[in-house]
Amino acid sequence: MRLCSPTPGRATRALDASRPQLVTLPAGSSEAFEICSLGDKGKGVIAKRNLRKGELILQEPPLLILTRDELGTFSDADIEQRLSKLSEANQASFWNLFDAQLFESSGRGSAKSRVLTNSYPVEDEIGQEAVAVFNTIARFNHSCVPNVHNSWDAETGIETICVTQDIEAGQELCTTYLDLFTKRQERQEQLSKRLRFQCTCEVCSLQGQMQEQSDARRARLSFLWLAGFEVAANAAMVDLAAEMATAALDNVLMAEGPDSPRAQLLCQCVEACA
Ligand SMILES: C[S@@+](CC[C@H](N)C(=O)[O-])C[C@H]1O[C@@H](n2cnc3c(N)ncnc32)[C@H](O)[C@@H]1O
Repeated sequence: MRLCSPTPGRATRALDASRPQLVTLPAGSSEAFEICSLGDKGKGVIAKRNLRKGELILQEPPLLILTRDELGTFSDADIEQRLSKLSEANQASFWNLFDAQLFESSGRGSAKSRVLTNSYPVEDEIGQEAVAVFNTIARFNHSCVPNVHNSWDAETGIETICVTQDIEAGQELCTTYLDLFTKRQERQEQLSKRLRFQCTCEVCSLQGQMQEQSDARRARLSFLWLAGFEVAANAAMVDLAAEMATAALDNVLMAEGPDSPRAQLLCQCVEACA
């Protein structure tokens, strides 16, 4: 969802109090989840116990970061050169990740294809758009109704995963690879083109009128909260504008933490109403 350019800067300390305690976990293991084989989906991440909305279950540094420019211009050999600077264990982890085989290649496969299959968008330390590959986070499959949320802290260079709804032990934990405020056909086209799979989540499986209603709801949601804030603010309905911005901020804090750009932007909206 593109809203407007957030001003970089850190959220107030007071916001930190609302965060669950951070726990550093060794890559690939956790008391909260395990990585299992899930048939056609390959590997995936399953909850080992009941998880509560708002829990932070993983924080992980990347194996590899490439700027968008590097990703566009680098060949397999360039990426392999970058990989050769990693520890042997991290190189092995990279080559163990799933490969959607986006390019023809022999031997152990294409490094670039593995990056495209497994990377998440981040910003590097000087604010350039980049992609990062994480050993454990790469094992989360996609859903159009994700139950966990990933977010990047450019200052610490750590990606975190937070639970966004109560989850029972045994359920799969899924992030999303897409802008969710798009129609099913568009989502399916993107997934098929970028990663060569079809999503069969409960929303993509809806039929007929139910599907049309779902598409329409998603289109409306894409601008609803900011539009609501702007309408209220323009009409000088300060209390309502504050209420809308605060409600949105609560959700973003729970899902992304106080340092996310969206939380920063919403903090400014809330402060503007104070
Ligand atoms: C980042 S990897 C996710 C982990 C991967 N399943 C593994 O075995 O390591 C992305 C790949 O997982 C598979 N995948 C992810 N979400 C899926 C879904 N909802 N349905 C089917 N396959 C999915 C696709 O093959 C996709 O290219």
